[in-house]
Amino acid sequence: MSYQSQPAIPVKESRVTLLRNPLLNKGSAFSAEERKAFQLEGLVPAQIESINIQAERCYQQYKEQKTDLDRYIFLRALQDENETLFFHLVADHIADMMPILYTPTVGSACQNYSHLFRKSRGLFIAYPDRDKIGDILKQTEQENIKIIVVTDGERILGLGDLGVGGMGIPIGKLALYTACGGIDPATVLPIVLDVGTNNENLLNDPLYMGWHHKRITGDEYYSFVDRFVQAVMQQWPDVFLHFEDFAQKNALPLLKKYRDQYCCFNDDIQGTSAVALATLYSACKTRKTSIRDQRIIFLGAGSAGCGIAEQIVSAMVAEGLDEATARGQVYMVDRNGLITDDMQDIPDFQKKLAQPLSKLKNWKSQDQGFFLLDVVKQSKATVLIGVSGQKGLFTEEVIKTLASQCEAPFVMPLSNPTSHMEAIPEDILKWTEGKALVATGSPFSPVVINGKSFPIAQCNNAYIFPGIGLGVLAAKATRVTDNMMVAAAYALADTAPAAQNKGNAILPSFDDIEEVSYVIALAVAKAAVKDGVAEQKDETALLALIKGYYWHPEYRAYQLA
Ligand SMILES: NC(=O)C1=CN([C@@H]2O[C@H](COP(=O)(O)OP(=O)(O)OC[C@H]3O[C@@H](n4cnc5c(N)ncnc54)[C@H](O)[C@@H]3O)[C@@H](O)[C@H]2O)C=CC1
Ligand SMILES: CC(=O)C(=O)O
Ligand SMILES: [Mg+2]
Repeated sequence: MSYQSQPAIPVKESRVTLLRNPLLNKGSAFSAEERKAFQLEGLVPAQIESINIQAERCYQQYKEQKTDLDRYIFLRALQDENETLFFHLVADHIADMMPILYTPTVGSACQNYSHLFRKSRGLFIAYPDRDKIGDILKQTEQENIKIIVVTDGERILGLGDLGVGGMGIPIGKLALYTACGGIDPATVLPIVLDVGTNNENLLNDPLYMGWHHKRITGDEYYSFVDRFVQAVMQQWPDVFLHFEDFAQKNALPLLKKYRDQYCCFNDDIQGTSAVALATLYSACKTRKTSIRDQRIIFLGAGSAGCGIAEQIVSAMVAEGLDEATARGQVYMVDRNGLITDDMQDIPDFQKKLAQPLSKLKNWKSQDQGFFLLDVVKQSKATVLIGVSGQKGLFTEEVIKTLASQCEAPFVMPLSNPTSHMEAIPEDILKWTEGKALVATGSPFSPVVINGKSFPIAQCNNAYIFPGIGLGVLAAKATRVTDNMMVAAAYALADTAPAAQNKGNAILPSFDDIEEVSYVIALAVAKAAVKDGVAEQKDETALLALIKGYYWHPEYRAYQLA
């Protein structure tokens, strides 16, 4: 059934009010009948256009933009003007536009948020308004909110504390929920919890738009977040609450506090660990080995690093290793070097990943503790994962040492944006003479060495959270369980060309993301049913729900409400 032949949607707005509503606006695509019924005559040019013609004009304008940031500003303005057209355009050019709407360009957009600001999108809940959170939630004109992405702006990508500038991230993530996971944009809401900022540049900037105050912390912070969560759940009890880019000290505690009470998820911990597991699994398959046979070094033992590490330990155990052996094959290197069991002041989530010092008696180090190069030299690692948010730490010496001890190392500099990566693919492939398999957090074109092209997988949670959201909402899951994450990971790996003997790419193309999201959503929904957090339904029924839930960016006919 074409979109125009679906039943007309009742709409109350008319005239400029209708044109100013980005969720309803069709601009020059309003039909003659609609122009009459909604009093739009004279407010739009005479020619009645199709969405394809409108999108073609927008694409021409997009191509005329000079910088990536200009392209971002252009796309965001279009989103604020006409969401259907925006998502139609994005759907036609998804692989091209992802690096603009998301990492790396969204990082610059967040850094410059208060300077680039044109129009508000989403909700800003500032600490001084803590007694009015319920009222602020009611400010949104959207009644039927199904997904909220919330940040407090303290750890935006690898860029640190950007205060309310972090709003770019919930906006970007939600754009991907729609573009890649078919979530109706009328049902999504980006939120920033403005608890101040410790970024002196922002505090001293008269144009900074957030609360000019140092971050509140401790009990005050947790009780503020709690007021927010309670107010959200009261307003929209079946919402899927997605936490994004919280600082390490808060990310896991908040997830632990809420994950068994509500349908919520931390993308940096859970989404990232699922996509990393998928990528590693797929890489191992192409190399005819298995995860249990890898020795893995992490640089950065934070939310993402420890989340991925725990997921990999579980995968190794599922592949037959005992837990102690699995943990012995995973090395976490943070600022103070390798995490070992004699370290007193490390957070709880790092403790289980500490290496027993007794096993390292024969290890040598240049300094106090074992740093990355020491660990690379002595662990016989096969995989190196960077989640430190620090540029250039995978030096030529580190990579060459890794490659000298291992036939085909797998190197994953996952930190975002590109300016904060541990190494760039071209260098890694050059230093390893094309032996390394490379996956990055931000997107890269294939690297050509001696005429041979090496595809670079983008190991980013963007592959997985849209499909997870789709599965959770379509199946009406009430919680996000670990099994749902593991199911999402293996489902993603199964969609890779390498898994289907259709090439050597270890992750699918974003051009195929709708199909990929169906596969992930189905796996998530089935796991939710199995875990008893969604109503019992068979696979056919779940797939029908998922496909029915998927929103496509096409205009529907309107009738006066
Ligand atoms: N590709 C993807 O899908 C994702 C990528 N990331 C990226 O991973 C990075 C880290 O994110 P989180 O783990 O959430 O942050 P985090 O702040 O929790 O962890 C970063 C860790 O790196 C450590 N670190 C800093 N400097 C270091 C150094 N010189 N040597 C060793 N360790 C050092 C910190 O002490 C901290 O423990 C960010 O750049 C983020 O953009 C995060 C989530 C998803
Ligand atoms: C991709 C992502 O979530 C991050 O870099 O924080
Ligand atoms: Mg993130």
